[in-house]
Formats: sequence, structure tokens, C-alpha cells
Amino acid sequence: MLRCRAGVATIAPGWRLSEFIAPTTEAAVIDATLWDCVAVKAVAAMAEGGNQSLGAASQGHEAAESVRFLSELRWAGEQRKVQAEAFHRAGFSPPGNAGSFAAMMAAQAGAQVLANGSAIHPSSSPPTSFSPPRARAQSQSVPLSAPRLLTPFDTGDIKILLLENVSQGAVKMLKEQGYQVDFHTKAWSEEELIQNIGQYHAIGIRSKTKLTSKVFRAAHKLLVVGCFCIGTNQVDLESAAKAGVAVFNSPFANSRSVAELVIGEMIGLSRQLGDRANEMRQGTWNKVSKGCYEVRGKILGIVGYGHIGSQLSVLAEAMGMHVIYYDVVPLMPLGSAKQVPTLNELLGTADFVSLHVPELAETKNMIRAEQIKAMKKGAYLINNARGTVVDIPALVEGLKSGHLAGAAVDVFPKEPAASGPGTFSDELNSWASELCKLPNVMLTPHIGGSTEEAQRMIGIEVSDALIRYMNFGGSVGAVNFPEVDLRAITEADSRVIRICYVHQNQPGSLRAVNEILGSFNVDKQHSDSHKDVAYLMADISGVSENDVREIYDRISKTNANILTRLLS
Ligand SMILES: O=C(O)[C@H](O)COP(=O)(O)O
Repeated sequence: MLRCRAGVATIAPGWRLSEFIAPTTEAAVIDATLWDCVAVKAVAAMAEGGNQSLGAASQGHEAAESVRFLSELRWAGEQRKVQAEAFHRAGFSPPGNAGSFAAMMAAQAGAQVLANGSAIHPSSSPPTSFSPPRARAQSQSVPLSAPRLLTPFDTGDIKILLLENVSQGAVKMLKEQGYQVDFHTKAWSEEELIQNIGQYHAIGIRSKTKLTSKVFRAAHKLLVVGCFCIGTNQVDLESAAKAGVAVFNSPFANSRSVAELVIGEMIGLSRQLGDRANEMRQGTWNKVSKGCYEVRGKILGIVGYGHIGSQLSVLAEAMGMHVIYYDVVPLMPLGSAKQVPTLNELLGTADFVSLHVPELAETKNMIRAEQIKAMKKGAYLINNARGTVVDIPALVEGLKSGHLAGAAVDVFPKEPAASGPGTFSDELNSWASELCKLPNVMLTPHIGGSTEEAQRMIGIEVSDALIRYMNFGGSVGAVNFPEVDLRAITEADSRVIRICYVHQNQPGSLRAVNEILGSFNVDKQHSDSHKDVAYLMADISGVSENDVREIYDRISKTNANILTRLLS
């Protein structure tokens, strides 16, 4: 019971706090802060142990106590929420209880995470035995029950294939969900994938494993792909969407690592560090200053001012460099950087040109003989983006002629599937040995994002996206798929199931599915489309066990069906 000046109101688990502060009662005459605090205390107490009696609001001393207690409680809750969100954004689990997946889910969904780690979720529905107050507040509500972990219906044990040595943190997170995880350090060929993919519900890859339309045709159980990297060009995104497979990546967790590598490469090139280090290994002491420079005061030209390019811009300015950048869209410069209108202007101005563009048809051979010629004499070219962006034979010519003073290349048109001696050879790329012989060329095996920090953050971020999609159906962040989500089903919501329906984006498809759902109480629903594919999530309540099979069968037989999942 929650006692107030207006008399007595009853509050029970699952009921919204905001409905108790509706201005339709005399509660409105009570100081809003005090009222809010008292109500929150009642809610918090009940979150721990069911209904409580509070007689504080009308009694000065206790009211003051409540204010103090609740201010602390709310402050702590807010801090944990802010912290949880910040950690999530940074790709980490928050520490302590708030680090549990449920708490992280709650934080993502805007829930208050209490100091004891339990979550007061803003989204649970009231129990049906309660009649709603007249004025239902639209503002954020504070229900009492933690989000319920959902389990898929009819999917069997979830099996996940992880390739390319993704972080052990990801392996751990996925195993903790009870999934069966098969972990491999190398990339698989198309043939290997076609033979084996049929048994997996999810696959995690990095930049080397190619997921082609043929692979998706063989992937009968596949629900989701996690690219544990930034790039998604290795995945046929359209085929994935048409097969009802959502694809997630980590859009920026390795940006800092790549940006730092470029800084190292700029200094390495302008001091010819690669050559000096190699000579020393061969016993040659070659102390030279000719052709070696500081980077201070030099002009860095960044092509592509996204997450990596902009990080690099800040770091380079901190070393006293001048930064210009070229991007296809106008972007706000950081620090004193300046956007230039054309690639050619950048090439003709910069001492260092660093590429940070995705692999697209438009970026294929973006830097070829003509662009290399347009660069300043004595400039350096750095490519940590994608191997297809630079025409390497043209680069070889530019270096041999002495027009360029050096280059750093981390990415190649064809890259070996696994690490090991002899894998970077002319068999793979016909010009490999010629490139290796050139002076002041730093070649690295696609290690831009390969740091402990980046891999850990990517591991958490992408695993979280996979878990969210598989367990809860939320597709926010997918790169090829409609982005849909629903607030959580909570422990207090009984007999509620979640429908996840991926379907053709065609007229009549929603009518067909809603005819089926119409016999039940649709608690909430959200749908969206992306090109030819649409995705609907709906929570329906009052469903018996017998209904579940029937709902599944009927929805999966609709004309537009691509993939139907039920979670309960
Ligand atoms: O796409 C990326 O994030 C980078 O190219 C790194 O790819 P990797 O994870 O395969 O090293």
C-alpha cells in the first residue's frame, strides 16, 4: 500500500510508477519531488520483496527520510544506468551486477539499474487483474520486473560457428548463453562452408571468410551473421537478407587501433625505420639522415573521414601535423582539419596520403597510376582500408620511379586465409615479391584492427548483438536488415510469446499475419522494411502451450514468409 494525502493507493509488482503520479488524484498537490521519491521507494521496496506498506508521505519526518533515501537510491540507479550505457557504448560489460547480461539489456532498453544490480525496467505491462487509472501517463514508466530471458521455440540447441580466431571473450559470452560454440582460428573456404554451414544457427567471421550467395543457399538453419570487424564487404548482404539472415558488425570498436597504426607508419616511413631495422638484423650499421624527416609540420591527407579517419585527424594534429581530408559527403572537421573539395586537390597537397574508405564499386582502384602521379613528389601512400582500393602494380611503378618516397600497405586484394610462412607469395598476388624488394615499403598482414583492446571490444559488441537477436529478436544495428526492436517481456508477463517474422516486403503480408495474431491479445508490435525484406516483431499474450505450435505453423505458411521464429 502506498499512503498519500489523497488517501490510499495500492501498488503491486508490474504496475507503472508514472500511473501513480497521474495528476488526476490529489497527489498532484504534494510536492512533486517528494511524491516521486516516495513512490520510487515503494517501487524499489517491492522490487525486492512484494507489496509494502509505506506511510511516509503525509508524515514530515519519515517523508524527509524518504526523500534522502530515495535521492540516494535514484542517484545510484542513475549512475549505474549511465555507467552501464557508457560501458555498453564502449563495448564493455559494466562491472559488478550491472555487468550481467540482463542488466546490460535493461540498460540498453533505458531501464534504471538499481545499486544492487537489479533492474527496474521501464516497459512491463500491468497485470491484467488491475484496472488502469483514468489518465495513463505516456512518460517513461517504471515497472517492477526484470526482463525475461527468452528461449527460441523449435530451434533446438543453438550452434554457433566462430572462424578467424575471434576473441575468447566472445567465445565465453556465447557459451554462457548455453550455445554450442565451434571455434576455429582460420577462415573457411566456400567449399568448407557449403559442406558444414547447414548445422549452424549463427556464424562469426572477420574480414577473410567470404559468405557468398551459395553459402547462404546451404545455410538452412542460419539466423544471423556476426562480422567481428568493421568491414562487411566479405558478406553478400543482399543474399543474406533474402535468406532472412541478419548481419551485424562492429562499426567503430577498432578505429583507434587503426588510427594508431597509421601514426606509427607515418613516423616509420619518414624515418625509414623498416629498412634500418632490416639492415640491423643483417648486421649492417647504416646511420643516415638523408631523406629522413620529422612528421611535425607535414600535411596529412585523409581519404575518408569516418570513425578511423577522424580519430587519425586528432592524433596527427597532436603531433603538430596539418590535416586535410576528402570525403564524398561534407563532414564537420575535428580540430583544425580542413575538408578539401576533390581527391585530386588532396593528392597534390599532402605529404602523407592515408586511405580510410570501405570496399565499394566506387572505391575499387581509387588510387591508380593517374592518382599516384597526382601525388606530390616525395610523398608517402598508406593503405589500411581495403586491398582493392589501390592498384598495386601502379604503386610499384610510383615507388620504383622515385616519385613516391615510400608506402605502408596492410591490406591486399588477395590475402592468405591463415597465418604461416610462405603464404604471402606471387601465387596469391603476382606482384608480391616485387613489392617486397622495394625500399621504404612497410608491409603488414592486415593487422590494423589486431590489438587486444580492439578484439576484446569487438568480441563483446558483436556477441551482444548476436545474443540480442537470437534471444530477443532485436535487429537494431543490423547492416542488411530492417532495424526493429520491442521492449522486453518481463518475468511478470505470463503467457506471452514473441513472434519474429522475416518476410517478403509485399502488399498484404501484414494483413495475413495479423489475421493470425488477431485471435490473441497483441501487447506490442513493430515492423519495418529494408529493400525487399521486412521484419515484424510482436508480443502476444494469453497464449496457451497448444496455441504455440498452431501459431508457428500458420505464420510460417503465409505467402510472404521467409523465416518465422517464436520466442517464449
Ligand atoms: O574490417 C575491419 O575491421 C578490419 O579490416 C580488420 O579486419 P580483421 O578483423 O579481419 O583483422
